[in-house]
Amino acid sequence: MTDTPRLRLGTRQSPLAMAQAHEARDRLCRAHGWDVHAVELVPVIASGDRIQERPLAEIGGKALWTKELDAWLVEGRIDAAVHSMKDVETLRPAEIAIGAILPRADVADVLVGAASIRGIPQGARVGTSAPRRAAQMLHHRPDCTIVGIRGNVATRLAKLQAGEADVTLLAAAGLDRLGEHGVGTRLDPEEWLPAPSQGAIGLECRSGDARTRELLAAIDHAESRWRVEAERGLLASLEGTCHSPVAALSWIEGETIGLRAAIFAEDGSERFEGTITLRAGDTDGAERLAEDLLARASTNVTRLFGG
Ligand SMILES: NCc1[nH]cc(CCC(=O)O)c1CC(=O)O
Repeated sequence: MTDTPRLRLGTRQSPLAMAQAHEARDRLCRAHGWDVHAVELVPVIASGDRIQERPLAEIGGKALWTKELDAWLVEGRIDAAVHSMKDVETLRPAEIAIGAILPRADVADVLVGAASIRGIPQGARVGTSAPRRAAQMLHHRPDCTIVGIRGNVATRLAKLQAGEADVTLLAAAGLDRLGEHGVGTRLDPEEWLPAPSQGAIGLECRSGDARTRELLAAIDHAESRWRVEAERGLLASLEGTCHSPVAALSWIEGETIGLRAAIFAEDGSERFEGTITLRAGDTDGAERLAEDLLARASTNVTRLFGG
């Protein structure tokens, strides 16, 4: 056996990112009959992890999660990069392609600190830096106050413990991957729509790297990919940024995909929702839903979209 890895897989270094990288590595090794050393995990520090004090939307958005890994990929220092698809911008460099979407985990959000949305104490401080979670909470609970909390999952739970907020919202997928089962209350995704691509892990590679594309294709999960592509198509058509409160849920129905989405005013005072059925692989359909939502929304909401 040679010690030369067959694939160098770049990842962020947070505990959640590392758990996702391990899952990707395990799936690659299983699919190709490799020994664990065949995939070398290459931790790369992302600016998003370095700058923790300010909200992501203020300091440069989702690109802060990907730009270092993108550079390493394009420079050939890694063969593939693993990402939470929720954190990956819809507009990607032409040199980079999504090689695989892993079978999707639970898409739901989890409420920590109260048993239900209604059960949150009057006037509670809700710790979140996500515009979607903030707007959604204010829509249901206008009495609450939003306080920004950032950091990785453990940091956010610690900040809650320390009393920086009364309740917080986290992705079930992230908690599950960290082995934090039984934390908080899972919110039914049909009632509390999650973020587009929540719970989906993607592996990117160089568009022109046929060998890696083939290796990644072996772990691509078609149904998860269709759903993620539909949700990303919607986000792209909305021209949403990290300031735009967008929620989406998709499901497979035989040969078609159902896609439901909602857009909000920042303060939750308005909410516009729509549903569409798409043929699998039809990315234009998401655009029709986006146009329909924007056509019905007030300028208070549409001003948050359009780049
Ligand atoms: N923005 C951070 C982030 N990006 C992806 C996840 C969770 C994992 C996933 O959605 O796959 C999280 C943490 C959270 O929202 O609680």
